[in-house]
Amino acid sequence: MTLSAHIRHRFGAFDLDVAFDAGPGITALFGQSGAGKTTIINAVAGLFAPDAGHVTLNGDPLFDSTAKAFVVPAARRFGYVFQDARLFPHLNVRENLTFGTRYAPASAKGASLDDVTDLLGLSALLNRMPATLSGGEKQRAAIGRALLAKPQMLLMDEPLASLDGPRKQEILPYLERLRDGPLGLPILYVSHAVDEIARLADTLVLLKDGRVQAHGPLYDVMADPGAVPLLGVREAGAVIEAEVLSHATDGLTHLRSSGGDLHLPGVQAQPGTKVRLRVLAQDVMLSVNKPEGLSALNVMPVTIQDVHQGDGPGAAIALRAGDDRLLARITRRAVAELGLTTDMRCYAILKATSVAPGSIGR
Ligand SMILES: Nc1ncnc2c1ncn2[C@@H]1O[C@H](COP(=O)(O)OP(=O)(O)OP(=O)(O)O)[C@@H](O)[C@H]1O
Repeated sequence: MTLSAHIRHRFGAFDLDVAFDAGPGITALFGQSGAGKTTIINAVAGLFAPDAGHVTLNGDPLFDSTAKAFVVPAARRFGYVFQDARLFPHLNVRENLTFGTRYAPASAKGASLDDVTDLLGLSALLNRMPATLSGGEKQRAAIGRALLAKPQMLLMDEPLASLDGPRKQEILPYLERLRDGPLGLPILYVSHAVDEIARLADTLVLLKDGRVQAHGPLYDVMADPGAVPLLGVREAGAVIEAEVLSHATDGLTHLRSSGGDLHLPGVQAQPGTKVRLRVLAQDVMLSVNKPEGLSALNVMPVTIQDVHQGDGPGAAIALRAGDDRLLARITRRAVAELGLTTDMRCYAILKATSVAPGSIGR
């Protein structure tokens, strides 16, 4: 199931012109406030007709300005999850969930009530009224209701934005299960939180002022030095994959990535599990010699792929570590003093505590 969109629309001074594809897994639309994320998701949902362009799902036109085609929202068969759960306040969780099934065509394949209850951990909540649920529980029920309409694709517009940090951490594993589970439902996911997209997205579309600035697999876009200004210098950082090997008694977990071994705190996953780690560019230091007598536990041999000098004092360095990529943000002065150039081999140093538990996902 692949969505293909080219959307052109003008709202006063705001001029949107974007084209992207969204295939299996989670495709995240990321951009600062006003970049056009909600306008895009609303155009895909059919909540308005853009000035020009097309939206197709598996080649079937949902909107085509040239052919004057416009499929009404209900017939597009998308599940929509908003920032606020919008549960029916007078119905309990079970009734809210089964309400979703009214929209499912009899012939459609998809999740059953039991599947959804299991996937989203809702069994203990089925008889509860929405007013008694936490924000995270409400969102899980709203996602369940959307799934029970057996949609062809889920559209999620900032589904975690109204939750506080702990509630957000609580719901992220459910979204990871939804992404990795048997339903195989493609998800278009709007967010302006880098930590969320780093954990969840398979494909990333970076937006600025109504234009696509970068579009590709998450691991590629996050490791691209050109993306640093779009993600923010404090938020930018590559995502790598590692396997949990063992947990030591001092609280550190031994992980193996293709670039080398890592020892990190706060990893709650069984040995053998593959996790994704977001390593902030500002937490990676570089050394031209193998460091010795250093307190940092995580040192990886790397090759410099690109030195991206910004306008200010900072530089973003793209690094290859085995099959993974890392990004380091250091000063231009350090680049000059160390003589860092493309293809040079050096060492990346990560503090053990530099990968926050919230940045460790499946
Ligand atoms: N119905 C509308 N009428 C006029 N202008 C609109 C309308 N909808 C959106 N806009 C404008 O389009 C621009 C993009 O808005 P949009 O909501 O798509 O951005 P966003 O990236 O989702 O932002 P946020 O993260 O703040 O929700 C903004 O300048 C907004 O004011």
